Amino acid sequence: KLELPYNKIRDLSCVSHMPYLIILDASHNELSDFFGFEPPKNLKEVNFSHNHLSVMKDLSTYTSLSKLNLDYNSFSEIRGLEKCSNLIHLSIAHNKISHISGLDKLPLRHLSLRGNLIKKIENLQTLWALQFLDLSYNRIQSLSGLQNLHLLGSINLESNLPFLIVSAVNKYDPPQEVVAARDHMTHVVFQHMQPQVIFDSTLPNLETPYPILVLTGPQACGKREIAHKLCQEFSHYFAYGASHTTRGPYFGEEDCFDYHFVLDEEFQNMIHMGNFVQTIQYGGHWYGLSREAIESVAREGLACCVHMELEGVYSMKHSYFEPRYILLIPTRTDEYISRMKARGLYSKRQIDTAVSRINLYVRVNKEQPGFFDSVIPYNREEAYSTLRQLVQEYLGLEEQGTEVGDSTRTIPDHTPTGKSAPEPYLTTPLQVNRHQNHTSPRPYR
Ligand SMILES: Nc1ncnc2c1ncn2[C@@H]1O[C@H](COP(=O)(O)OP(=O)(O)OP(=O)(O)O)[C@@H](O)[C@H]1O
Repeated sequence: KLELPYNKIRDLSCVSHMPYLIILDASHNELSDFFGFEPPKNLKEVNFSHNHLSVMKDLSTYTSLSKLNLDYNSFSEIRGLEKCSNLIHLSIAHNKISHISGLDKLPLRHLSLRGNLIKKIENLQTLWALQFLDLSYNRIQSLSGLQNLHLLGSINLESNLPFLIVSAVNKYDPPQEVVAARDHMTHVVFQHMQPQVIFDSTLPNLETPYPILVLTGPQACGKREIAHKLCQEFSHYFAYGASHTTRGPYFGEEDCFDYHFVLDEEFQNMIHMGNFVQTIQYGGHWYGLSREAIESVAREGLACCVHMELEGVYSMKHSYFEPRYILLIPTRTDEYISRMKARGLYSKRQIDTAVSRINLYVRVNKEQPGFFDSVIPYNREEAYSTLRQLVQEYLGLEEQGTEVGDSTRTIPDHTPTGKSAPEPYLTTPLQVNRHQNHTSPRPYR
């Protein structure tokens, strides 16, 4: 080992007489000749930082070299390293490098190009072993070029251009709108790869989209219970659209009634078969509303009632469905927490997450008026009756004096077996009402 830092050395030819040298520290000197000596056979580590070096030369005879520090010199190009088949640590920070090149297929694990003039991430795809990459203090504007670096665990992009910060956020911590747009795009693409059919929910008139009621709000705020209750009471108008999920059933939950409980593999297959309208990941599990869940309700001539988290709403809003969105929002956090605790299903972390999401819903409602068609403060006694009232008004039941839940009430039979009418929905009160009101404000508001 030879340590010569902080001198005024300009000539290192003496190293030619040290064939067994393994480590050389010649940092903070006045060297301008790059490796100006005969190569010691086993030279592994070299530190030439803080010198006056400007041109890299062929290092093919330095095959043992594993660590090379060239920080604070004047290099403008990386070259001569092609044969350094043991080089795992390379630092060329604070030089004048404008292009990343000359690193093909090196076994580098650590690469620092901090403080150079680099504008583009390029030629890194063959660095299969790369784990740490420092590209801070450059002029990079895009994140493309980082593909295929499967082992990369740490990347520093500090102090590049502001655009990069935006795209980094979009890539690694994307806003909900971006996630939803991506989700929607995925399902549209996979769906288009399937044979195209006319769906039962496709109505002949563009003015009358298929009616869907979406109950949204934070987990366990009561929306599922309310959705079931509504479908039971208004069974002539609504049926429950069960989502698919990869989480296991809780005690008392029924497959196909509460959810379609599936394994992760099946869920992924369904995505690739274009089966979903929207999907989200929540609490480490996948949830998705399948096209078939909607169609099976549509075939009955009924409107579909579903529940979902905010991310699902964002995604649904990209689809061509035009649901009514009702937000159920807990008003008393203490009660909400107690209810979650009483269920005995959730960890403290899950409860904290759910509670923290209340504000998310409140904020969206405040910042985007009209995002939800209606907001119902959730309180166990009153929430259902408020929703019931809204639905009745919407269906025009009060005006018509129709008895809700009266199973003897005559409605057109649109089931596949009941052949009475070729155009489902158009004559159900739900549809008539929407049809009549399509130019006026939505009745839920
Ligand atoms: N297809 C979907 N898209 C988006 N969110 C969904 C979907 N299906 C279910 N969710 C939502 O995912 C969250 C977690 O659902 P899960 O059924 O596991 O929770 P839960 O503890 O039973 O609470 P909840 O009573 O609200 O259903 C709930 O807020 C639920 O509404």
